[in-house]
Amino acid sequence: MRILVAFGTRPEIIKLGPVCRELSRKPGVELDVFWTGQHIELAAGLLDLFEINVTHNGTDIMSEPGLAGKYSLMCQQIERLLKTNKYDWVVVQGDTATAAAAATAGFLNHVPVAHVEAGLRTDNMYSPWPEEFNRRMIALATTLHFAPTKASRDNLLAEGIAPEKVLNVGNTVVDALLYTRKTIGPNYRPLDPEVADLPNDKKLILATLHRRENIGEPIRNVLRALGELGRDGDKLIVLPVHLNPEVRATVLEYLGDVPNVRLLKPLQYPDFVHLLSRASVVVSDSGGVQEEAPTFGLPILITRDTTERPEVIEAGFGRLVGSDFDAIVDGVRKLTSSDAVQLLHKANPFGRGDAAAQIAHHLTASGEQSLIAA
Ligand SMILES: CC(=O)N[C@@H]1[C@@H](OP(=O)(O)OP(=O)(O)OC[C@H]2O[C@@H](n3ccc(=O)[nH]c3=O)[C@H](O)[C@@H]2O)O[C@H](CO)[C@@H](O)[C@@H]1O
Repeated sequence: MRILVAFGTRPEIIKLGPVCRELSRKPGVELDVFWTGQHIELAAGLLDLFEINVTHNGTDIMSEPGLAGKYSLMCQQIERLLKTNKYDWVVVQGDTATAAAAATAGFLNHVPVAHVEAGLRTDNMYSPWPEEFNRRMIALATTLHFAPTKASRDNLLAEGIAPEKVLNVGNTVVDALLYTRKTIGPNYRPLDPEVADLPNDKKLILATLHRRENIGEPIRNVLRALGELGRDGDKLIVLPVHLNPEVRATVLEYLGDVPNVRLLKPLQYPDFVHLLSRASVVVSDSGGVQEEAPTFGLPILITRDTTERPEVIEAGFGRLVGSDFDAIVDGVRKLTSSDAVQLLHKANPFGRGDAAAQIAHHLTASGEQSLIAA
């Protein structure tokens, strides 16, 4: 059996890393991996961490200016692979251009598509744009939908997809996190010296901010709130700053000179996992981080007005705070009011960490082949 996995961005590599590991250990599976080369700086170390062997690199994709041009280059390059080799599955994750292009190429070449983290919806085609469009388009091209939660499975069933094609397996981000925590071990020495040198006598508030819709006034309000918390004295605000130049400039303007705030370069994933395991509270607009916080029992203030991951709120880990200064400042102060870190002992809505094993099992189980004809 031959399987092609396609990815582009850092979060895709993190979420497909465990799937690649499981597939490459299955006897009789030949695994090919196509990478667009996106997020090269952010992907550093991830391929090694998950022992992913990229067999096919995309060419000239990132230098193509338009989004439609990028889609078309990716479609062409993936189609070439599909015509050269006989694949049993094309595996994609999430809602990126890479995932949409690979799913389209698979569908048009009659190669069944498996979609990891299927069924997330905001029901607003323009928010997030173009991800909501990509999610829906990928669903149309997909044979086997790996939903991370019951709610995402329900979204797909409501769109008329046959129940036997939608499997709720949990989110592979949990597998990635648990695997990485185990790999780095309790005595981990961070790769980034600035992380290694962080003082450990304060309550650590880990923040990330990068979403397009927050750029401008919303991000300024969030940064003002983080600055206010930095002045409390008992907290250490740690913010790995995204590479987006607009985000960087605004962060430096508001937090460049605030006590107890450490601005770091984007962290390699093991360093980020290390900080998550030390944190008291997370403040973030990231999708992946919303799923990671519950895995470590951490409360998270979500600096967005909406989330396509409502489970994090329903399970009692997360709260939407938008860019509301008071909600962020009061929220963090309340969550850090006691001396010890207050971890939440609730069930993780994103699964147990066996999603990748389940996905590999279903992709290689002969029974699933009957779905392809259906
Ligand atoms: C619209 C939407 O919902 N879009 C999502 C968004 O994904 P996201 O919001 O999860 O993206 P990020 O926040 O960039 O990544 C998070 C991961 O990165 C790790 N991390 C973080 C900081 C750091 O310094 N070092 C790290 O290693 C961290 O542990 C975590 O696992 O974009 C993707 C396509 O780009 C989409 O597919 C995805 O739906």
